[in-house]
Amino acid sequence: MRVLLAQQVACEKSDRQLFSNINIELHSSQLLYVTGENGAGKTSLLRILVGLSAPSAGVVEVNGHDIHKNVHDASEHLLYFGHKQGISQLLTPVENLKFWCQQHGVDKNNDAIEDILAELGLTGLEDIAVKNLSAGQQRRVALAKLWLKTAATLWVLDEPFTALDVQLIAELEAKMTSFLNTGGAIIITSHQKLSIDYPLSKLHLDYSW
Ligand SMILES: Nc1ncnc2c1ncn2[C@@H]1O[C@H](COP(=O)(O)OP(=O)(O)OP(=O)(O)O)[C@@H](O)[C@H]1O
Repeated sequence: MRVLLAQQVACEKSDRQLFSNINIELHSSQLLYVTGENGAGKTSLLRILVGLSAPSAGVVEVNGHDIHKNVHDASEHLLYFGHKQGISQLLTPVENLKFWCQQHGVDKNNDAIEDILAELGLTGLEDIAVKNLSAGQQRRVALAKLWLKTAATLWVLDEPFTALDVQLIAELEAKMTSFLNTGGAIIITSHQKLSIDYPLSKLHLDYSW
């Protein structure tokens, strides 16, 4: 099944062309690794693919819907994990994830959320404001979304390994492999070499400024 189609996508920032003619066709169980040096446009591309930014040219379809015209339907089975963690510093991990589930139509109760937090090594920290957690622990809270949105067909992950310790990197890689093996598709950027044992295709963005 085709999960994402990007055709002739281009991006301009400050009147300069960052990239153009990007074409991507991604199907179930496929992994796309977007590479490029700092400033090459990886985050800009991913934000366009998930509908957070408009391209200067081109079209993006996710699960058969134009993401820039029908973001609701297109993003129903999409999970984007960006640089900004999307969690409130003032809320606890459980409150944060409960709120996120409500906003994203994910039906999970507090027990299920606590089970996932435990799986991510956050037992005992469920009811502490996120601002009091370490950087890596905060990242774990944000990553719990991957465990929660079980109906997702596409993960778009921007530098997901940042601030994670070795053990969680391994757990996330295992989670990615399992997602791919069960029909999920992933687009990922990472400055860290991917050590996931799964066939991947690469899209390299040249730094052209
Ligand atoms: N809103 C903006 N206005 C102007 N320029 C921008 C804007 N957002 C990004 N840029 C520029 O676009 C270029 C690409 O940025 P982007 O964040 O997409 O790069 P990246 O490949 O993800 O980099 P990194 O590896 O450092 O995360 C950079 O030179 C950046 O300064």
